[in-house]
Amino acid sequence: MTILMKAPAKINLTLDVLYKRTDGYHEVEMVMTTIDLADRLELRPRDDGKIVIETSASYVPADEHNLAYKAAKLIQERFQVTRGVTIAIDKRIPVAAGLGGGSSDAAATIKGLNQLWDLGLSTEEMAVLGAEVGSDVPFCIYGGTALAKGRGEQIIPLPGPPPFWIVLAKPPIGVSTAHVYQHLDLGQVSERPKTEQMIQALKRREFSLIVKSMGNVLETVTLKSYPEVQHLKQKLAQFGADGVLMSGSGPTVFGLTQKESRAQRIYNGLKGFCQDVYMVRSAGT
Ligand SMILES: C[C@](O)(CO)[C@H](O)COP(=O)(O)OP(=O)(O)OC[C@H]1O[C@@H](n2ccc(N)nc2=O)[C@H](O)[C@@H]1O
Ligand SMILES: Nc1ncnc2c1ncn2[C@@H]1O[C@H](COP(=O)(O)OP(=O)(O)OP(=O)(O)O)[C@@H](O)[C@H]1O
Repeated sequence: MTILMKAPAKINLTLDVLYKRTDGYHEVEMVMTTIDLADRLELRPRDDGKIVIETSASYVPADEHNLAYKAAKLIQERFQVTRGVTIAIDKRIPVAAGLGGGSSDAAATIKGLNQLWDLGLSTEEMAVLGAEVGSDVPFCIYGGTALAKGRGEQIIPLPGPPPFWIVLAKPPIGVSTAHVYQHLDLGQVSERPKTEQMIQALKRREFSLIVKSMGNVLETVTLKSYPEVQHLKQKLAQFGADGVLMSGSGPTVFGLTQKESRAQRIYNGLKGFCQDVYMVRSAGT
């Protein structure tokens, strides 16, 4: 039996950091939603007990550093599974971009192996396992739209937003999440995202209020280190995006609009300034 899984990217509609914890992580409050840009995973059973990663992208590790490998290894050990698996990853989500690509591959691996190895795990149990691989993995297990708290692993599902288009632009740099959190100075943060207002906006399915509630405190670090990220934000706004924000720790920025024709105009405009531009639909319902 071969299992095919879709591993979608996420964007942060809000990302607030409350304080730095004694364990080195930051206590966060963030609203994330799934978008229609996804890696494809094929999970093929092996009799030799090995975990083998095959990937189309040369810049993604094909060894034990791959988050999909880590997820499979964790499950093998935790449930004393003697069977192996080949995980073929067709990489479509930009890497080290703030879109949770590696986390989503790990989540898809956990869900796929739950089927392949007949583990009978619930969504909650898979999310708890996922948190051992990375803070964003539990959200990717649930998918949809959710509020994430703690270090990101506590998931409270939310109603999905009304449909909209997203234009993503990724400058040609990779940003380390650890580096961004390390350099965050909460004293420098003057504007916080309106998390509670975002939750209300989602409950009321009010696009204009969603746009007004967006915010990401990690922009204070990434925009300072990489002026090109700020430049792309300005371009997205200039070409007509209603809401513009950096996702996660960056460097990908995105613009939202409900009109397909406007999304196309923003996409075409951005293409002149940036090689990596995507136009996708929201998928967080
Ligand atoms: C930026 C976001 O992607 C937003 O969704 C997440 O907060 C980061 O999630 P992630 O990449 O899954 O993060 P992890 O792999 O768990 O952690 C990477 C590094 O980021 C820092 N980190 C991460 C999450 C968090 N709440 N506080 C942190 O300080 C830690 O230094 C950690 O060593
Ligand atoms: N399956 C994978 N796909 C992509 N990157 C992976 C994977 N496994 C491990 N990595 C490594 O993880 C690092 C971060 O990649 P990823 O694309 O997950 O970042 P990200 O989108 O910024 O994540 P997040 O938004 O969760 O911080 C990369 O440098 C890459 O080498």
